Amino acid sequence: MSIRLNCLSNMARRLNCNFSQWSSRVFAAEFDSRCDPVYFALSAQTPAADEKQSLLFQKLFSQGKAYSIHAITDDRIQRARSYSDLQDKLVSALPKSCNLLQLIAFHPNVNNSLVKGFFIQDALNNAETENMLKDLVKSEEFHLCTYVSSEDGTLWQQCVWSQRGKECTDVTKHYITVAAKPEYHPSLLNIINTVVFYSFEDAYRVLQECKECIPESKEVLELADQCLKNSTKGRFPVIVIEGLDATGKTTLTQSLQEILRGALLRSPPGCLSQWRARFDAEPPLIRRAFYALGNYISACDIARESAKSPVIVDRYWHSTAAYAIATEVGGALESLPSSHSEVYRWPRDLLTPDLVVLLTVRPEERARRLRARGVEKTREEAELEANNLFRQKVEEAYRRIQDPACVVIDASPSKEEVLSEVLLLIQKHCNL
Ligand SMILES: Nc1ncnc2c1ncn2[C@@H]1O[C@H](COP(=O)(O)OP(=O)(O)OP(=O)(O)O)[C@@H](O)[C@H]1O
Ligand SMILES: Nc1ccn([C@H]2C[C@H](O)[C@@H](COP(=O)(O)O)O2)c(=O)n1
Repeated sequence: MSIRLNCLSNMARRLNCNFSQWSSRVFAAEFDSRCDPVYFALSAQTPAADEKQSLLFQKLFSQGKAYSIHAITDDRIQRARSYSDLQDKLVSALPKSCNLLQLIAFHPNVNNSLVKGFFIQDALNNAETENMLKDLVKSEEFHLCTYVSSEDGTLWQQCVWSQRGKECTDVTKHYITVAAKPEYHPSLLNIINTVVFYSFEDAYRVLQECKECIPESKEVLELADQCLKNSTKGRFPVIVIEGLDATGKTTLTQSLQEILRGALLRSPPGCLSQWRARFDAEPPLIRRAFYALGNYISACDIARESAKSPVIVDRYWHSTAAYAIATEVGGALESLPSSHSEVYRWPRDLLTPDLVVLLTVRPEERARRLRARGVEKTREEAELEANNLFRQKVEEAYRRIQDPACVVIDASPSKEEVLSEVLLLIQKHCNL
């Protein structure tokens, strides 16, 4: 069974690329964040009517009508914010009969070629859905395509509305065909400088570009301006404690501060607290740049304090990178970039600690601690279940970050046992 698609030339023009570039993209529709997406491509040729093609057809277009929609603008800040707004609008306005999937378009192996959008399946072919989507396109920089069956009932074609309500006049038709699963998960194409930043300048630039739409950026930038870009560590050791929530970081860092008579710092630093919620509400590009700058601001404090005493730091670069990578990379644990990937490298201009300890806790023990902290049992269990894969991915990303790599310790035993194990590590690594 073959599937047909009309042209995407208007969208391609809008993206400053010609149609041949756009049509060589692969699309990935994500049905379940734990599984591989469904990959498809555009073709001028009738695809072979084989089993794979038939499965693709059933998955994407088995009944009703389908749509794809992308935010299109060359401005990366506006594109990221439009995508988030679009998601909110679709979630709240689409009829209940619709299924909303993430849809990404990319050139295999081409960095930064990824465009994020949505694929909407409307089993009931509801007129309301189409009207709502067309309205969105009228007012915003979105590009909308519909996928419908052709006259013989087996083919599907795509009609295109360009941005601001202009209907597409170019009716060149393209088939939808099965595309091979790429070697790497496509989200890896856009990680560097989109969700993980490897220099002060790269993170700083993002917030500079946000000054108009997020006025708070100016204040964060002023704080960043005050910090020395290449903070140099003092003669005392710097020990970072990392780990997922409720693994005992606060408990351990406080004990270490007392015993070592050191300074206790955290990233993001206290001076950014007032803006944290504001940036947490922004899309990953902006949120992650905020946390990245937070590390550089903390690094200034670390440099200053480590000239006077040992420094204990509650979260630092490992947290920023591990959470960003785990959130961005969809699919199973295996989708994470391989251990030797450059995404796990340390930023060249960020103060390097002497020791990074990663606290890990068995899931049952973590659940017990959350309960003791007063989290309602049913909510906590639901959260554990939903986030289990995410937590595994964050922890695995922590373990893969290099130079410095973290030393992993099992923090499930008692507070006293964990503390003495970490003190031994500090003696060994930091000559204390
Ligand atoms: N080794 C331990 N054994 C038993 N309970 C512990 C241990 N360490 C910490 N706890 C308890 O577990 C809970 C979570 O600890 P803590 O607040 O130190 O974790 P955290 O990693 O800082 O969490 P978050 O990142 O969510 O702030 C607290 O109630 C604390 O008393
Ligand atoms: N240096 C840091 C510290 C924190 N984050 C992000 C990662 C998580 O989304 C969240 C966890 O912080 P907590 O809730 O434990 O205060 O903050 C980061 O990216 N970099």
